[in-house]
Amino acid sequence: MTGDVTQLSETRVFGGRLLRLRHESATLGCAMTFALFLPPQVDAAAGATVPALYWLSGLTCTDENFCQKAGAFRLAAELGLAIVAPDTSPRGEGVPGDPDGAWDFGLGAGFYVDATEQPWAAHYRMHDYVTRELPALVERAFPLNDRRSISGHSMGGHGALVCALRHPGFYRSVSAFAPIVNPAAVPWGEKALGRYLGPDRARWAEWDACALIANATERLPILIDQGERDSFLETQLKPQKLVAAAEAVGHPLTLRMQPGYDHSYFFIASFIDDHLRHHAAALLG
Ligand SMILES: N[C@@H](CCC(=O)N[C@@H](CSC=O)C(=O)NCC(=O)O)C(=O)O
Repeated sequence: MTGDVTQLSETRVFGGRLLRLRHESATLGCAMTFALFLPPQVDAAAGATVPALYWLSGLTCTDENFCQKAGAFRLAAELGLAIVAPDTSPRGEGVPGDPDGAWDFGLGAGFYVDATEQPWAAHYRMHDYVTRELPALVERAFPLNDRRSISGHSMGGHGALVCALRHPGFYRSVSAFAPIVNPAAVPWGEKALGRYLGPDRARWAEWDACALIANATERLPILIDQGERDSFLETQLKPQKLVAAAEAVGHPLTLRMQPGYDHSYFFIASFIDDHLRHHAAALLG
């Protein structure tokens, strides 16, 4: 127990420690589990603190998918980066899910927005959770400093882009794997935003990277990797739309199309080191 956080497990990995933690989230109105990787540097010297990369996972994930499949901890340990990996939605008794039990909405599919419509608004406030409550909690209870970066995959890639674009100065760097860049105009996003935010599409733009980038007050460079054999590429992801929106306003963006790669964590594991180095350059430089 650390303050208001309960430790579920601790696992040594590459000289660091992977903690699984649980707390009562006031923002989400339910108990939330998240993962925190602490690199060996925090135990090497009294009072040492490290910066953190926030990782936002995609549809159907929990805090565990990234930890078990991304292969990020060897280099994070070497670089001295903490990693914070939250769940992808509120959960538990009283938290409504998709009425039809679908996997692309509701439980495991919070889309990192703050819902305004009932019955979702009481719990589905994942944006507020990952940008305010969770950083405040981990920076208070663990040896993390206030240097933060953010990345994510698919729905979580959308979340990472939106968090960075909506909070200038809060993150030192941003990246994404196969992000949903224009949720207001693709089926996954239309379903989620229509339910969480209601039918007024003008309000969806506040949660859409292609729209937000036009008026961004901070031109934080964006790194995106995208598999060319991703089965969701043409229907849900469409990264070229963000490239066009970025070019229109001179926002620095690097899109790397990766031949042969799909949407899976094998793809993420193949390029996670590049993203860790991208973030380390901003966090440790
Ligand atoms: N269950 C679905 C596939 C769902 C899926 O592909 N989820 C991805 C994220 S997709 C966008 O947000 C994911 O990360 N899955 C977890 C994993 O460990 O791979 C189906 O049956 O098609």
